[in-house]
Amino acid sequence: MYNLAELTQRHDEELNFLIAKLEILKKKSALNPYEAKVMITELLWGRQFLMSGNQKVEAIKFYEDDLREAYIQARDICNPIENKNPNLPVYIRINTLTISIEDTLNAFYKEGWNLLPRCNSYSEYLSVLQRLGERDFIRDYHISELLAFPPGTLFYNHPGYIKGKFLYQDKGSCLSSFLLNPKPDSVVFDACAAPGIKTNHLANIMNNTGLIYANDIHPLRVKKMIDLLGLTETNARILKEDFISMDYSAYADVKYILVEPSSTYSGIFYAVGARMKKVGLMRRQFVSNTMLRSALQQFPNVKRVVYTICSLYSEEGEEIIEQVMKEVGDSFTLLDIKKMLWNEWESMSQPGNICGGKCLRIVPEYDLCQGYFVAVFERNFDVPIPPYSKKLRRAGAVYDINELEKVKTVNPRGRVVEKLIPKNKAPIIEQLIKKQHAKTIKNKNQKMNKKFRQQREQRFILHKNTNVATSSATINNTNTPPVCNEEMHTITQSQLYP
Ligand SMILES: C[S@@+](CC[C@H](N)C(=O)[O-])C[C@H]1O[C@@H](n2cnc3c(N)ncnc32)[C@H](O)[C@@H]1O
Repeated sequence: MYNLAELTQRHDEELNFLIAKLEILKKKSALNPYEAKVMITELLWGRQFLMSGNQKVEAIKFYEDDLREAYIQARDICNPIENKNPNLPVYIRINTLTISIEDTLNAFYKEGWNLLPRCNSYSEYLSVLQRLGERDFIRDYHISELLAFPPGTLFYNHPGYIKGKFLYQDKGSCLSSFLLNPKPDSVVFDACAAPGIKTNHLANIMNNTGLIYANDIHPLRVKKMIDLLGLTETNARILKEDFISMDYSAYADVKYILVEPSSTYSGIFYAVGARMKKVGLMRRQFVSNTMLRSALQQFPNVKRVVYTICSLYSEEGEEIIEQVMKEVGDSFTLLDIKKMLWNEWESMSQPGNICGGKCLRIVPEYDLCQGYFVAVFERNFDVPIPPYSKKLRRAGAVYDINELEKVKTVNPRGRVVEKLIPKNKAPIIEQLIKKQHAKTIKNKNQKMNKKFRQQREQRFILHKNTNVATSSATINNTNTPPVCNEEMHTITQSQLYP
């Protein structure tokens, strides 16, 4: 508790920035600034997750993705000097739908920036990147529309940024669209697209041809995406669907899918937050797993799927690929990303599991960009895709829907409800649930009785006081001795506690 208070105080400036930027107190009026600050601190710098709870906790959780995204800007603006030293270069990606790469380079040159020459190898590039001078910048080794500037460079007030000529986008984040590499005129589905940074990159790669379904479940974030993409992307169609349970039948023409679920963002927070607790990770793992399986198994004509996540934890990366590959078998192949990057990349997933060194596992200290994980799946059309099977999480384990059976039980309100529980554990769990509900109902009744008794006592005291007051009024008026209303007292007592 002390730690949390101390952390909250330490990050006060960033917290004020985040709360103001996202207008949290304006939109969630039930929150007071102190509660909001403590909860945001727990989410960003503390245990990194909030258990589901009351309305106030849910209000902060509603902003979880936005808070983690805006954190970088908060940190840059509130602690510019502190952040210069150990941090990564600042990357901006040219929005080639609005300006050419040449024109952008010239514009920076005119502003007094010095463009360093291209390097002959990736290792040479990394060493140049580590020693960028104060006015130096360089084009990225792999992604030609990406530029790297010295750590701590701020572009938030730059006219080019304000007009959408370039966007802040780290190299780790750019690699997924770069590797998905949709062909012009193709149909792409960006499953978790808001605020639309990667959708914009995809539209750049496709030169605004074809069609991109830009989907997100979160209404506020969809609004942000409409603002961002409305500027230039004519080939994006915005959707607001739950990617896990939507109707997929209308999207049979989709050839490319990008899946980037919500995450711990530990790839950005690697220097800041503590390791997240396992329980929170497992819940996230289940959601990401379901999304990736939906992408692979619900779109019959999909050719390539990229799964990416801003995380350093294998629970959000390698473990998911391992689980999903077992489900889809040979209908998909994992592509070797090192080869796709011309063998000029070192940080890969560890060999020895299904990922077998084929997926990107970015190490921020080495690769000088944020810690993303990326996997590329390519469809093998000779092998049919195994049908998608719905899974549910029960008591920390994941079960196929066929392994579950419906059991009738009573909820805490006393209503009969049906619950899906694992078949092999049904009799034990059924008993447990019954006992638990019996206990809950008993506790609830006890609480109700106590509350009811208290209310009645209060009414009794009020009643008694009124009588005493009436009696004294009588004394004053008539000068008769005070009447001790013993009779009334006894009657009320006995009525109350028969
Ligand atoms: C890491 S962010 C995506 C960032 C985005 N790809 C970009 O580059 O701008 C994850 C997004 O997934 C969305 N999301 C979470 N669960 C979802 C679901 N079931 N269906 C669709 N979108 C979901 C969240 O609202 C959030 O905007």
